Amino acid sequence: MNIEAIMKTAPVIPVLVIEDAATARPLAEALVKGGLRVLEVTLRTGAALEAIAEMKQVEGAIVGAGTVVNTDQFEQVMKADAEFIVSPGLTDRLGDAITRSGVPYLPGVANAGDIMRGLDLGLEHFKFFPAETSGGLKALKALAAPFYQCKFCPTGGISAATAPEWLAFDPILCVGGSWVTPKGASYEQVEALAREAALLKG
Ligand SMILES: O=C(O)C(=O)C[C@H](O)[C@H](O)COP(=O)(O)O
Repeated sequence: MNIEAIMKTAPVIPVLVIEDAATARPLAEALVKGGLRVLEVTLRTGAALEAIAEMKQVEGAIVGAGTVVNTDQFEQVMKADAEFIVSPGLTDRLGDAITRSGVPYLPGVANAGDIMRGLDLGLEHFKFFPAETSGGLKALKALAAPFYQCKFCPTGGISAATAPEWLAFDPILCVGGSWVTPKGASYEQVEALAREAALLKG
């Protein structure tokens, strides 16, 4: 699957912070059951690599690694068989390593220079991060005009209430967010939130 196909799988990519790997599989099952198959596991916890491996056991799940900020982390998530990589930003060094590997990659951009660095690497699909505080939809609309060939997944500060506005803008293929897995939510609640998110349209 290439990054565009992954982005088009569902309107929302849940951004997951997994503290306990034992919760990874039932959480992934709830999200997939609700209709969200693309899952971004952030490398912000010690359990993240094990969580990726656990979630990959769930049928239908497409499991990627998020918060990958250097090549050491990239090597680690490749060993865990992550199916795609997300970064909050983009460096030439990391971008070069990931694009040479051929793994689907969604690096973060927040301005024209970031996007141009991505284009230099042959990339046209970007996470717009942090979306709300980087000027929101208005800023992305302005950026997307000169970079008409690019597609985006805004992430950061987006909610069920604001997602439809973002999704209505054509270059946006999906949005990312943590609202589908609020702290303390039961798997049933997560499944219900995922079901709602999976039906979002622009
Ligand atoms: O860890 C990363 O690399 C990130 O991507 C950060 C996340 O995208 C945001 O923390 C999610 O944003 P919220 O939906 O506002 O919680």
